[in-house]
Amino acid sequence: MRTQIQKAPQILELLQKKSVGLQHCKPTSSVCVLDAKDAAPSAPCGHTLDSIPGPTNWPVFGSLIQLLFKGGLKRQHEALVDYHKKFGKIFRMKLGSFESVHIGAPCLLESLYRKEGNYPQRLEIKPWKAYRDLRDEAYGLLILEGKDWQRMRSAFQQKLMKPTEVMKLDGKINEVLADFVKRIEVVRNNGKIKDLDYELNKWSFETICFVLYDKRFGLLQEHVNEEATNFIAAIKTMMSTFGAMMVTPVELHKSLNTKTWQDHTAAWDRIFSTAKVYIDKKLNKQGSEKEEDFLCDIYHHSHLTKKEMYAATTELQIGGVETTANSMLWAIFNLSRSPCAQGKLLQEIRSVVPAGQVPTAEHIRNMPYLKACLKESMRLTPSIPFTSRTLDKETMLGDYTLPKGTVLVINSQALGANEEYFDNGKQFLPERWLQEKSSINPFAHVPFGIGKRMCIGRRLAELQLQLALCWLVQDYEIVATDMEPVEAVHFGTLVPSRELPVAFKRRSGKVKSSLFVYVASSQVKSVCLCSALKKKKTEVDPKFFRDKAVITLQKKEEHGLQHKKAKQYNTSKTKLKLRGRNYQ
Ligand code: HEM
Repeated sequence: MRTQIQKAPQILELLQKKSVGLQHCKPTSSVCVLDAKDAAPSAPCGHTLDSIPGPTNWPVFGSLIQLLFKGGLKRQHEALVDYHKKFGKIFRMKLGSFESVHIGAPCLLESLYRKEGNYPQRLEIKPWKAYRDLRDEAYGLLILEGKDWQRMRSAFQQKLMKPTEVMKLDGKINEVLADFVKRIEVVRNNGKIKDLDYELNKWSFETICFVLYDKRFGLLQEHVNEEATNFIAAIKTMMSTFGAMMVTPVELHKSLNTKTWQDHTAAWDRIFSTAKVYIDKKLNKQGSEKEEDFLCDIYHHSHLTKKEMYAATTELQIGGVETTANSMLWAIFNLSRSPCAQGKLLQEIRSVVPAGQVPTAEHIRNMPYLKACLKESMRLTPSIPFTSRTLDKETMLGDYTLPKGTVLVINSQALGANEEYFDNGKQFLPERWLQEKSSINPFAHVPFGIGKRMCIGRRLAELQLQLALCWLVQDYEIVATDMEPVEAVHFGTLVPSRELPVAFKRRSGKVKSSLFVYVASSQVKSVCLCSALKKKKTEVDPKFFRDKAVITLQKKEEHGLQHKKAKQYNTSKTKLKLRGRNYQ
């Protein structure tokens, strides 16, 4: 589901559905001192926008031609890192008529963060807005502004940003992961997985849909159903068509009824119509049922209309797929090139997660090395290299006074790659995050953005990635199949320039974990399992057990599996056929 957008950076930021936990940061410095090359030589305490240094600004094209010479939009992240090296912590650039100011220093980010108003804005995604206006649909978090944005943000904030709430989602995340590792076994060929990127996108899509709609789309099955494929295809089309309408006026596309506009609207139509079916199913629940559901809970505790719920949910889904899949892809790559870190990670997993058990959110709390590995991976190879802000008032940043309306590009990739903030910055060193007296400035690591408008899916994404890494590293040694460089190219997210040179070698001496018993549905409160699982009878509350085959007891009605019958399962011996598949 890779986005095919190779347009101007502004587009990219729009896609930047992503950001961090700096909402409660204490000031790390009160003054932002820019070094010599950071200030324009003639700027007496700088000030105006015009005095900010930057690449050659040709009439009409601005720096577009220069950027094309540097490898084009696919390589723009590298060009921007170069410009930061050349011009310093702040520079100004024009692409055509679009002007932006790029900031790549923790002190400037901190200053921005402290001065941010109540309703920070990112760059507008006009094509999305045009569609919603056309069909009289609402805006979601990615495009809303002002008080309406804050109202919607508050409605989702608790469920998605409160750690204890997110921890409750580990059951669903693990259920999908159980299918994902099974899928890996099916598609693994000599340890290699063809199109790992696609497999990971299916995994993250399946997870976010399960969390939001409480529905399994079956994307990790051998035969994916048509509804799911169409849904994914529609999202892909929507993402690949809006870029063009960011660099040329959407109004023009609309009035000429261009193919791009037609495809874009048709894709949104399908996305909305599919999502609405599932959202309606949830929101129309009655009685006590509705309290136990993610969307119902938000709907009934907020003043959001159904229309707003449709828009918000759809945008959450769009924001959560590629970003997470891609971060996982890079984490796999970084671990494959760092056997030492992978060894330490395995050690930590084995010491925290008892043999034969599935990792849970509770386990993750005691896994600092795992968290450090992910942080380090997102520093070195972020999924979203930059995000944006449109200043809603005149703002002083460093030595410069920037007028209202200035578009800022916050470059998290340039920060992560800067040796000034990260020693041996090119190396994958999770240990740097674990030092007692860490000198890392929190504003130097912003893969999820900053402040009030940071990524709302951050905690969910982190838990998904942490659990996924546990599952994978427990079962497999991730090995590099060659040591040639793998470059990152920009297609909305940063993706590897070639198929990742990694292979998954099954670890030996481990309990074969083909049996995974999962009970999480509200309809199956508990099941007694006569167990090879352990001794006599084991009460299975919404928890996990792992032995030698896989059963997914999501809804007993769905599988025709009665409570009584389940009681008799000796999971290590019984051949089980559920969802039409054989296990064991
Ligand atoms: C590793 C995975 C992810 C990364 C790297 C990421 C990154 C980002 C970034 C950089 C922003 C912009 C923040 C800013 O402007 O300060 C953002 C915003 C957003 N992200 Fe994520 N994201 C990830 C996962 C998710 C997930 C799983 C969801 C959905 C549950 C999600 C939903 C959103 C939404 C709705 C916004 C807009 C928030 C707002 O404007 O209030 N993201 N994300």
